[in-house]
Amino acid sequence: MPDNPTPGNHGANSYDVAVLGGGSFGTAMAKVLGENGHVVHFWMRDEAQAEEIRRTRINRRYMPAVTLQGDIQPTTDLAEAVRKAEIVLVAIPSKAFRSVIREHSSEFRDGQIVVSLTKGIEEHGFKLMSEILLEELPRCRSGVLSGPNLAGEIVNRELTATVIAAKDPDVRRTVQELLGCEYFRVYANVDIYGVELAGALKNIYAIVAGLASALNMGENAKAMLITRGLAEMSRFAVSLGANPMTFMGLAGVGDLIATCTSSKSRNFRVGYAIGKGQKLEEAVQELGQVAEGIYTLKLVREKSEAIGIYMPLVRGLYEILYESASINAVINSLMMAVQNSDVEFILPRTITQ
Ligand SMILES: NC(=O)C1=CN([C@@H]2O[C@H](COP(=O)(O)OP(=O)(O)OC[C@H]3O[C@@H](n4cnc5c(N)ncnc54)[C@H](O)[C@@H]3O)[C@@H](O)[C@H]2O)C=CC1
Ligand SMILES: O=C(CO)COP(=O)(O)O
Repeated sequence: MPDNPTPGNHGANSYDVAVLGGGSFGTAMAKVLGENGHVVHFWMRDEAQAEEIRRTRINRRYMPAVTLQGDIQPTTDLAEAVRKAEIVLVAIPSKAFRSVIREHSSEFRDGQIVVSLTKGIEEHGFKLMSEILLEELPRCRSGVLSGPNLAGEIVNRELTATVIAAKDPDVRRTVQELLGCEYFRVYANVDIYGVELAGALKNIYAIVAGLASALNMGENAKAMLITRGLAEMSRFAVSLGANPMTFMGLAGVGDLIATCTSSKSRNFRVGYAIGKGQKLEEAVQELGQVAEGIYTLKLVREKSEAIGIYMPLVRGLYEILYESASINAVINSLMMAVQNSDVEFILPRTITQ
């Protein structure tokens, strides 16, 4: 950070922070920031929601049992939130991420820190949120935050760790200082693309794990799915330039474990509902919150086929969700596929497709 950040310097460790997005994760991060003594300009679209939070300190729609502490200022004026902020955290679903940032791009200042919390991919052009930030806010300093961070646990101050990925060491340090506290730890990485892809891709495997759970699969099967999911997502990400070692970290295997083993994950819950026989549309409607994996699945399937990366779990899940394939037929075909390398960074896969 500059010696005298503008506007507003609240002493050694207190910043003005804008949190964009009034859903579960925006609320969770606003809560951590408020408790850490920062001033939070908490932006959401809906004035009734903002007014209710101002009055009750509760985001009833997304976190009904949680009271927000500290200087949290709900607002529907995004321009003002960004103008007042030294650092901006963006927790807007991937479908709306670019349009919200673009509409207000002139409000962001040169050098301002902007961090994406979003775990998704843009539909057109397969862009990640960090790429959107670079395109829309080229003069800001950007980063991405990703890791095993179930919002419902963070708001209960349950012990959690995450990863800030940024090229600029000052961005990494600032975010560690902003968010770190007795229940929340922030580790650093420079592999922005790997951290971000890991967060987006794991949503697909959380759906697979939910499905497996609905089918009462055993622990061996669950472990196989998680581990082969890891092999598949790292194969894909590395082919796009990510560092394979990132997948050994919190944003990779860490987030995969959290979401593939817990019904607190919305993606897991969508998979579970489908495994119990619900239609995708019904499952999503019932959820009432974003499950990025259902969109990411389509984009990754298309991209992996275009660049020739073998992703049998992606292909199988796509057939179940979007082509009405029988779950048993897909499982059978996965189990009967050619038996290949375990860790292909040690023993390369035998190419069979
Ligand atoms: N909830 C969690 O545990 C975590 C979520 N994330 C990521 O954070 C992102 C946001 O997810 P959640 O907050 O959980 O979703 P959510 O479904 O709880 O809330 C979504 C929020 O986005 C807002 N929104 C939707 N379209 C908008 C638009 N066009 N303009 C402005 N706001 C809009 C909604 O009004 C709502 O406030 C997702 O990419 C998710 O993967 C990341 C880590 C953990
Ligand atoms: O990314 C998450 C936890 O790390 C949240 O996962 P869901 O979006 O599936 O709830």
